[in-house]
Amino acid sequence: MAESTAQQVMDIRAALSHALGAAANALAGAQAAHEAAAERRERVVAAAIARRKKVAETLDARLHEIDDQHRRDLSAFAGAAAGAADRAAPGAAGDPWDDWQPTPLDKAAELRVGRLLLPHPEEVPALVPFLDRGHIVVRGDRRNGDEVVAGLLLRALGTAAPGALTITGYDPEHLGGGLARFATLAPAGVLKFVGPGGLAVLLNELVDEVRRINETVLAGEYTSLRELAAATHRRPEPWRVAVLLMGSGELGRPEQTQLQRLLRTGAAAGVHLIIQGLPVEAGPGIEFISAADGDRAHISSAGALPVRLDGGPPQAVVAATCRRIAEAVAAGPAPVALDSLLPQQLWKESSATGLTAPLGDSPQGVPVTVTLSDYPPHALIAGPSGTGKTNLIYAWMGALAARYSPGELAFYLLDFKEGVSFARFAPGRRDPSWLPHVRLVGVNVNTDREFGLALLRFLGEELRRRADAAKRSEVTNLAELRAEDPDGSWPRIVAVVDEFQVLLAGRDAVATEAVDLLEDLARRGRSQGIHLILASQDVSGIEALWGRPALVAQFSLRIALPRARRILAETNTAAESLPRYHAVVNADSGATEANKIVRVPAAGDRDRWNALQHRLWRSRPEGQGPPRLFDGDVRPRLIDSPDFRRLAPAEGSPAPVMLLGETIDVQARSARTVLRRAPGRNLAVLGTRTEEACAVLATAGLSLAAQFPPDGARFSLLCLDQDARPYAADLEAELPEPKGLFSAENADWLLEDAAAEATASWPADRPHFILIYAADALPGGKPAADQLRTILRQGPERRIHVLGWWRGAGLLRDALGGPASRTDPIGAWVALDVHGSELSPYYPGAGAPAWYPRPWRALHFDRSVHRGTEVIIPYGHQ
Ligand SMILES: Nc1ncnc2c1ncn2[C@@H]1O[C@H](COP(=O)(O)OP(=O)(O)OP(=O)(O)O)[C@@H](O)[C@H]1O
Repeated sequence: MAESTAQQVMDIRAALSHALGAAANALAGAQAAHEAAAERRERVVAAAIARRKKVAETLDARLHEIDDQHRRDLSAFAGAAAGAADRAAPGAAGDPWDDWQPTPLDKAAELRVGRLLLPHPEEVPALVPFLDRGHIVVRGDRRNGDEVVAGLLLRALGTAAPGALTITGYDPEHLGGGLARFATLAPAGVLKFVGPGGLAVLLNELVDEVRRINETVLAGEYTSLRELAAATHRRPEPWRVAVLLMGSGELGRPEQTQLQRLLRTGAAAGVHLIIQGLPVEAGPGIEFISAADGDRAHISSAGALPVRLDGGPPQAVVAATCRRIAEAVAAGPAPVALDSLLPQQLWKESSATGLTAPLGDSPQGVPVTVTLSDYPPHALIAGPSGTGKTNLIYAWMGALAARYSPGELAFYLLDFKEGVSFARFAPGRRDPSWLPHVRLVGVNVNTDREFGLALLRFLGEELRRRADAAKRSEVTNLAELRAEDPDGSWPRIVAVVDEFQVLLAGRDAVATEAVDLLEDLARRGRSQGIHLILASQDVSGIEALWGRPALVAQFSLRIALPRARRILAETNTAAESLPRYHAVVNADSGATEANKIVRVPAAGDRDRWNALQHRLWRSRPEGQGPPRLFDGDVRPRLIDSPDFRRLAPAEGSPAPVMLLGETIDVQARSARTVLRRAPGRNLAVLGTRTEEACAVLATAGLSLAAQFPPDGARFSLLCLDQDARPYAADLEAELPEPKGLFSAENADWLLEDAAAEATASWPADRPHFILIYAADALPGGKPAADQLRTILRQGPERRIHVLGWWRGAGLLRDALGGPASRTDPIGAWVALDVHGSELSPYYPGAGAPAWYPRPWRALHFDRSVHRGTEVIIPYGHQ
């Protein structure tokens, strides 16, 4: 048992030890597993941490990337928006106030009111469309709103040319106070205020304007002024901005209706509203600005983006701009160029039925043409001095001359004003060109009214020539005559007489004859293509005209410049309110319904005119010579006289022709007296003016000498006046032999010889011309006087002619034998400063010639050929 017990104990011990060993093994295994698990866990945790870090880093990097992209996009977007805004609102439309000035633009721009508040530093302006686009409604508090309105108005004014935008203000609450800073514009008519009760009238007026513009300006051709301006590059109507600053209250129903019409249709016609304080429903073309301080303002076109509004414009900038605009408007529009009147191609028109040319543009931008034809045949132009009458004539002439060739149109021009305005059409010292259509230019003729008469007589003769030709061809007017005689030269004639009242002034013979001639020309010229254009500063004072209603009625084309009186019908006051450089053209004798307003281009500018004249001159037909220029201020020269140049020694012994001076005539012509072998063929020059008397004698002597071969005539000069001596000596030097210069000392030789010759019985072998200077100072008492009388009476039949200068009409009478003596030894005379009444003894028939002496003019009469006297101009320096 013991053994077994021990055995048992041993067994148990062995079992226990075995179990212990197994347990220890199990523990060790478990511990190892634990450690492995812990290690694994650590690895997993580390990996997780590393991964999270990586993810966070990746996220960060991506976020950065997105941020950067976002920033870049935003910057590009803001930059583009700012660039677009600059383009949409250039210059005065968008510049900040501290650097602002007016910059008129070619087309309407959007206007800056502030800046958009973007989460980006780039500044993007907040713009609102206005001119040519729509209307603006300003909401919010009045103070901020006023600044917005002022800013908008100044920008709109600054982007338009002066006068191209007008403002009407309605501000019943503050009686215009809201617009007071623009008040300087009011006197120039750029700003108008409407009183508290005037809203309905204002809205009606604006609606009427829109209707008128639609009907007459857009006229179905364009849908808006913007479109018209883009197509034609002209803007015939201003923008009309109405600012309605309402305090409170509602509009009445009719006003509401008109307002809605304007909101719908105004912008196309350039009528735009800025409304403050009036509820307006949203609609197309209406921009709403919610005015508020800081970042709380909005504009409807920017959606929910907040806007920071600019402050109002500085008062100094407003004042300076308004002053500039007012001055520019008061000074009138910039001139239109003459080129606008010229056709594409020169000289393409036929004048067979009339002459049509534009004079300028109407306020609607349409060319206004005028026609001279059978009806209306003649034109009257009136305008006070400086209103552009001469300029209008130039413009008209330029437009005509470019359309009709010199074969179709001829001008005769006469200017009674002091000055040389028409001289530019003739060759001058600096410019050798001339206007090829011009056949005659008369300048400085204000004291030579006879020149006006001469022109009218000339035209009268041309009228007769045309009427005769028409009769021969059995036709009645120019168009038919031209058809019958296609190779003939039948240009339409346009005679322009500026300041024509000078010709008709007074009640003298010149005026009477001029009116008679005018009446005939006006009545019959219409069908023969002779047209008269008479211009005057003031036609109302021309008695001669208004006393002849039949004459005036022929001038059915009337052109009135600003403030012209009486030229239109009595109730037609259109000329009173004309702006500068505009004219009323009326082809129906001034009846109001026929008024057409025209803005006349500047044609006075010499350079512009010359460009046209040179073009026409270079194209002139071969052989088309320069016009005759008559300048009353210039002394003609004998060597320029065609009559003098034609003189030459003749075969046989025809009666010599004595030239005396230039006649006042359409053609350059010399006054002449023929020294036939007949009683009375002597010349007396009468008056005290030494230089002029000597000039007449010199002309007589030189012209006579030109007709004889050497030794063909004898010239004796007897000078009895100290002052005349140099003139006599000069003439003597130029005369051919045989000749002699005598003085008081040897006068008796000459007189004795000549008296003997005059009474001799043998035939005279050659003429003897005795020129006596101051014949009234003849020495030698009665015997000498008798000898002179003998020569005067009997000389001419024996070819001895006295050309004597007496210093008074009475002194000549004494030389002839006293008051009772006959005056017929003096068959021709030239009177200088001698009054008409003193000339009656030498003037056959009743009465005395009408003669009021004037410097360097003389009156010529030759009883053998003249019915009346003629005014002549002594030739100046030979
Ligand atoms: N349409 C125009 N555009 C620009 N300037 C003009 C125009 N018409 C006239 N002028 C200018 O006005 C001034 C006066 O014009 P113009 O000489 O034609 O007037 P007028 O009525 O003939 O005056 P006057 O009888 O005193 O000569 C000139 O300097 C001329 O250049």
